[in-house]
Amino acid sequence: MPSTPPAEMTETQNAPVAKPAMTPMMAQYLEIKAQHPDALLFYRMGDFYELFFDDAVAAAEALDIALTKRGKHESDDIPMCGVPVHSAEGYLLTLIRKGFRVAVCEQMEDPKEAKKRGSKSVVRREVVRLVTPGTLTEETLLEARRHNYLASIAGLRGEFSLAWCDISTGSFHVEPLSRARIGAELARLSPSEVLISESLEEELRPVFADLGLWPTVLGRASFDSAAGDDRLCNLFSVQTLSGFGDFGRAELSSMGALVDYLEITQKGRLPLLQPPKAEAVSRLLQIDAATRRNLELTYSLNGGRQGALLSTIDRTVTPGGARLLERRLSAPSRDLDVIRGRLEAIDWALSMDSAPLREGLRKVPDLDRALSRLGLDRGGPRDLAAIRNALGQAAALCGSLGGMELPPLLAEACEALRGHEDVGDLLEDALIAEPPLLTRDGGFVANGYDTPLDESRTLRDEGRGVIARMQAEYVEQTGINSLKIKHNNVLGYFIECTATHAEKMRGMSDQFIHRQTTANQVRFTTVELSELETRILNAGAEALAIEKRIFEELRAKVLEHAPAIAECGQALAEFDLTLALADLSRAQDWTRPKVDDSRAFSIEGGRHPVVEQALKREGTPFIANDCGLDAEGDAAALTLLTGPNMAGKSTFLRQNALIALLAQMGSYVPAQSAHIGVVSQIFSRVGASDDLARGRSTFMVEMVETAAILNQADDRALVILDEIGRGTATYDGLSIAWATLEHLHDVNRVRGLFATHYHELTALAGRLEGVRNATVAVKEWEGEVIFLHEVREGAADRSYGVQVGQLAGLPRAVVERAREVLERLEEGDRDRTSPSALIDDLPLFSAVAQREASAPAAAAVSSELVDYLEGLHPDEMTPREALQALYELKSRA
Ligand SMILES: Nc1ncnc2c1ncn2[C@@H]1O[C@H](COP(=O)(O)OP(=O)(O)OP(=O)(O)O)[C@@H](O)[C@H]1O
Repeated sequence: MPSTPPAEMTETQNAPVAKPAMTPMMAQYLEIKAQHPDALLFYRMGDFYELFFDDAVAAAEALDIALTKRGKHESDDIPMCGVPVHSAEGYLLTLIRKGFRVAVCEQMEDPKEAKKRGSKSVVRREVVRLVTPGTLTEETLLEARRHNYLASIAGLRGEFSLAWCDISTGSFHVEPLSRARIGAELARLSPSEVLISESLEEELRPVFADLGLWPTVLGRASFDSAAGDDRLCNLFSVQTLSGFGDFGRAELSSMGALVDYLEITQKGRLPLLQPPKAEAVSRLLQIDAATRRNLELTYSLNGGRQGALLSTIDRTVTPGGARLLERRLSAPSRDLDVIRGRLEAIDWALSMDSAPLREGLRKVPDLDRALSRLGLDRGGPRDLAAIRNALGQAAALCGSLGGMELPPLLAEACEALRGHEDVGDLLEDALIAEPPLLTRDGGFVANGYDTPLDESRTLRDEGRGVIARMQAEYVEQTGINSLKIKHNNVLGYFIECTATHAEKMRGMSDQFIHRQTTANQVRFTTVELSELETRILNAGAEALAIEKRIFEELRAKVLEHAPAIAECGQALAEFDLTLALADLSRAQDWTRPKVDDSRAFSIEGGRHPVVEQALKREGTPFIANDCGLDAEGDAAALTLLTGPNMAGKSTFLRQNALIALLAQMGSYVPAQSAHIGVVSQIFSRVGASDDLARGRSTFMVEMVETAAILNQADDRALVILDEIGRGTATYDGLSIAWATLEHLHDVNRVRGLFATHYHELTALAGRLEGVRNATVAVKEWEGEVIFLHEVREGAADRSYGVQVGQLAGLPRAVVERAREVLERLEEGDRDRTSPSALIDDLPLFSAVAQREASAPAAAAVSSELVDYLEGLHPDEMTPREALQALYELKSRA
């Protein structure tokens, strides 16, 4: 794959000396590489980017391409590999995904220029860009429907701040935050790259480790707040930032570091960032990292996007709309006006036939990203066309909305859709329907837009026709019918007539200039013809040059209107999202929630949107359930949920958290009715989920997470605890669960759901005023359990664990023995006998005896079942796959 290196690389290869002198090119390479020790250096050589030394070894392995050797350095072979320039993006993507950073080093002059300086001189090269995960703009390197955030954390004397931007869309935000909230906020944004100062690296390492992020560490100077202030003022061409907000030193520091990093990576070409928006965290519903994971908001527990809430509810038809949905879902609001404004917009969308509008939106390309590429001078004709098409659709949408009364949110968006005729019409006139990606080969400007360009193209494409027309003109003018315009390599184009007409032609010598006389012919030229000749010869190059100039003019025009165009992009996204959520609500029979500042939490007929859709695909109905957690005054309202394994406790818990979250994001909800007093924080925990990867024991994780809730939850929090305490010995677990519930009731005074298998806890309902018992009903039939999935008042008396074990295919002998032990333990409980005394009482070797008794009949079945069981990997299964496996086991048994 690597190209043959030019002579500049190998010229000393065959030198007879033992230690050849370094070639000038190698000296240049090493000098540039020394400036970018942390990045792979893509060193441009003709049509390839070449990598050398350790970079080559690492890249060849990561990209699975051939590693070759070229030349020597200090007597050793130089490892080398290369990727073709035209397909470099794909390789870049792989390297970035694998955690590399890449410095792209281009040739800054034509090799011919270098040659002029002497045969040994090296082509001038410079790193034009550092490609890092947080600074990508290429369509192929980005996920269209997701944001790509670059974040930066600053800390100054105990005050912290987080700034983030998406250079592919231009959004730029900042917020002050406490040390404790850094993890939660990073989990919300899920940035591709985070910058921190070397002074914070040590302190924040555990936070990053928790989130699986590798921060990019910058020197302290990048985080200097005064320098940051200057950088931002320069970037936005203002004297002071006060017009954008009142920023503290920590905020200036985090924003300043972002801008500094962009300057470093983009080599001075700064992206079109919008002025920073100060994000008021206090107006957002707070959701920490563990809760996000646990509720599977954007990623499912197995790490994919499939099966997460986001992919289940996403019906947007534009990339901008999809990104807005992700932002909303990751940061639901606490502001009643905001929530109601969004709900009103959905009401409006439901009141009409929105299908034609959505059809129009489907044609809207990714305007934000096209604009950002143009801003960074990385764009091409297709980006201009994307903007033209988006603006065209915006105008069409505006037209369809004409005369309609819109809710305020959409009325405001509609304003932003208007008034782009200037740019839109210009692009419409200037570009062909489907222009190529690059300006390089031209061919994107429409015919009729620019007369000199049309002429050049005509000349280029129809040179002969133009000559023929000119010949006809001369024939008519001179009256010499045999006059011809001809071409040869010596004279180029010339006018020729027979010697008989020589006199006549000479009479017009002010126009026809004599060039040559042959035996029978006389040859002339005209100023017009020689100009035409030059123009024909140059026409191709000229057409290209004109097109490039036009591209720059169009680009400048677009950038002049960039802020308004970006707003138009946001407005299109707002319409797309509103219509998508309305479509979802209609299709899934969702309802408008009532959200107010009470402490109500009353859901009727609630459903879990993801589980419901999964069941629907199998034709199984989802059983809707009510949830009543209305809290009086500032008291707590807790429901203690007991019930058998597999009954649907976890599903019920999560569905109520999701309903609150959807409501506050400003969406309809999967329920018959929902009344939610605004929730400030959602906490969701599942007991004993392993986190060995992060080096904590199961139980430790559970306790750390529980501690976070007890320390942080306020009386507007919604807390969902699933089997807290199960990761330790029964009595320890029960005691911890008991004390946790009391604390949530007495101190935090939250609204919450608490699922448990410790039936002893149900006694708390009698003692604590705000605690009620509920259970998920099952029916027992011929010794088997039937799950009804209905949540009812009251407490479960048993867990049916043994029955579920039987369903799961535990050997019959084990099930029988477990039943026996269980009966004894239960009897003992009633008689208050100690478990060890009971165990002593159990018939010895019973299990063995049973196994032997049932062995012959069961042998064939059990070996098949064992094989099947061995093929199952519980840690990698979704609840749904687990259930399916159960059914499979049952049918095989
Ligand atoms: N309301 C419902 N309607 C229909 N099916 C349901 C409902 N709730 C749960 N299920 C089904 O039951 C399965 C088990 O549910 P879930 O995991 O919530 O049970 P659980 O009671 O929490 O079990 P465990 O105590 O073993 O963790 C789900 O995967 C789903 O297929």
